[in-house]
Amino acid sequence: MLQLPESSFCQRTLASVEEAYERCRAITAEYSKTFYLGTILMPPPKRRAIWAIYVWCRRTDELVDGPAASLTTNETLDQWEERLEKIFAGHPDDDFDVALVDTIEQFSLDIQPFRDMIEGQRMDLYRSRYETFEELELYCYRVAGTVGLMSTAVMGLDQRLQSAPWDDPAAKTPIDEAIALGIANQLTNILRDVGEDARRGRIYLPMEDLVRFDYTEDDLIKGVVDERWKALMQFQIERARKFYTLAEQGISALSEDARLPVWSALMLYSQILDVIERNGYDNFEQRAYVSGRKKMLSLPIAWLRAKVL
Ligand SMILES: CC(C)=CCC/C(C)=C/CC/C(C)=C/CC/C(C)=C/[C@@H]1[C@@H](COP(=O)(O)OP(=O)(O)O)[C@]1(C)CC/C=C(\C)CC/C=C(\C)CCC=C(C)C
Ligand SMILES: Nc1ncnc2c1ncn2[C@@H]1O[C@H](COP(=O)(O)OP(=O)(O)OP(=O)(O)O)[C@@H](O)[C@H]1O
Ligand SMILES: [Mn+2]
Repeated sequence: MLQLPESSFCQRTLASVEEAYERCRAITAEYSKTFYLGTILMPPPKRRAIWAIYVWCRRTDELVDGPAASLTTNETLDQWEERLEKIFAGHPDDDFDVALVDTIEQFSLDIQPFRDMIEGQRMDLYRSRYETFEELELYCYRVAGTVGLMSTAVMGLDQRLQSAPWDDPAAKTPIDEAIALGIANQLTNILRDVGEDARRGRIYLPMEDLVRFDYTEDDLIKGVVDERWKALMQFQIERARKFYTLAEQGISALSEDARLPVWSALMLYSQILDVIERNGYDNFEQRAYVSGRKKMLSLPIAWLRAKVL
């Protein structure tokens, strides 16, 4: 499903909008338990819009990270960007695009975060090291902070913040907080997958941090878990948690029906950090994983937070 479309000479009938959303739902359910659960807690029009966005993001990510990634070049991403422009002009190329075209119309989405995500994936093509956290933060904004912006446009704002006609919705939008949740998730993802990524020659941990904790690239590739590594991991986990804390402060500005979904996704994803700690920071041998039962147990707490915070 995730490859580029067939040649545009081959004209086929596209799915109906309903069918297109159903296909996006199925992909989201198959690929991400956490985000799918979040969307199930949303009202149907928002839920299906997030599925359409999810599929576009997943396909963009697969271009540089999936099984056919070795075939992806800068030109492939240029073509993907041209196709994005077509989608925003209302011209879908395949069934998944049909859903996104509808979502863009229904929620007046802005194209810029989508372009920025492609730029982020481009970084993965030519970069495999980050010197400073500032550089890594830009990468995280592009591949994940952008998802926060796209999702916020769908979820909408609390009506109480729009009490007067002259109130400017843009001024009240929790932009930094939405980006912060994307960055927090991405940092978590980087820590969870650190061993797997290093084996593929990719190091997302900033080089300046490795130096600071006297841990080397070679140690990372060998998967050395010692006091230096534990201290380095504690530092990274603290940093990710600061982004979660900032994000939490923006949730009450979201529309009421979006707060439980976002609290749930935030709590479930951030628990990966707790699991890394519990695993004694051995993210090389043990995959930090939150069980389905644990996910369910978090829901009442997420519900309470959505109500009172
Ligand atoms: C519940 C909800 C609203 C979810 C949004 C769902 C959505 C559209 C997700 C798209 C995710 C995606 C495929 C992004 C492509 C780039 C990428 C892979 C980023 C990483 C995701 C990792 O997910 P996963 O664990 O499945 O990774 P693996 O491939 O399995 O390794 C990311 C970690 C980024 C995800 C970022 C977000 C979901 C943004 C969250 C922010 C908000 C919903 C904004 C909330 C608003 C405020 C004010 C706090
Ligand atoms: N059907 C699938 N085909 C190919 N890859 C998949 C499929 N489903 C999941 N994956 C990938 O397999 C890996 C393992 O998934 P993971 O352990 O992250 O669970 P998950 O279902 O994504 O749950 P969560 O949302 O909590 O991360 C991920 O990199 C994911 O992108
Ligand atoms: Mn996953």
